[in-house]
Amino acid sequence: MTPFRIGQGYDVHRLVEGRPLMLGGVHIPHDKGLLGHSDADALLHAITDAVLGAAALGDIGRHFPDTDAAFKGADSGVLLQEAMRRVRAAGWQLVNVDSTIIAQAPKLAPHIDTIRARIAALLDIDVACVNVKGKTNEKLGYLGRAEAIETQAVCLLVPQ
Ligand SMILES: Nc1ccn([C@@H]2O[C@H](COP(=O)(O)O)[C@@H](O)[C@H]2O)c(=O)n1
Ligand SMILES: C[C@@]1(CO)OP(=O)(O)OP(=O)(O)OC[C@H]1O
Repeated sequence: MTPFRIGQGYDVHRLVEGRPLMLGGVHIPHDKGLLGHSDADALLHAITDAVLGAAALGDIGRHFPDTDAAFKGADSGVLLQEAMRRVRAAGWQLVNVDSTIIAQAPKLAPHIDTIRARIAALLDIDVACVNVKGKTNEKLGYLGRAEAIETQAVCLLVPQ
């Protein structure tokens, strides 16, 4: 087995009224939430794709299809934990995760450490190995008009 593997993940979900905003397994108070088949936690989806990608295990939609009623309203934390179980079963151990949330609003800085702690718990790694960054889109395009939130994540795996 190669000594290490990197993974990358991306997600975007539309912001709509009448949905709770979930990011990194944490409810963020806001007047809109993300639309999706699951709880639409775009940050956990990007991290899920990063860990699956590093292990060459495909993507979130292959493991948890949005055509399957079992995942309607699903807790994305449960999906991430199951993805990590499959990554570990393939012989890999997670070293660290870095991520970015591109959100014109709300202000994420007050929530970043809560999100990091939640992700670390879901992944069963030290919080010092999880980083989450917030960015606006400088009011440009659909992200800048706060029509959606985009997320990006990278991770490192090593053999167990
Ligand atoms: N939703 C957000 C976006 C950004 N931040 C914080 O503001 C800093 C500057 O963001 P720019 O997009 O103007 O570069 C950024 O580094 C974050 O610390 C935030 O808290 N919530
Ligand atoms: C998580 C899943 C499954 O409920 O649905 P969504 O919440 O729509 O999320 P998306 O990032 O579009 O794709 C993954 C899906 O399989």
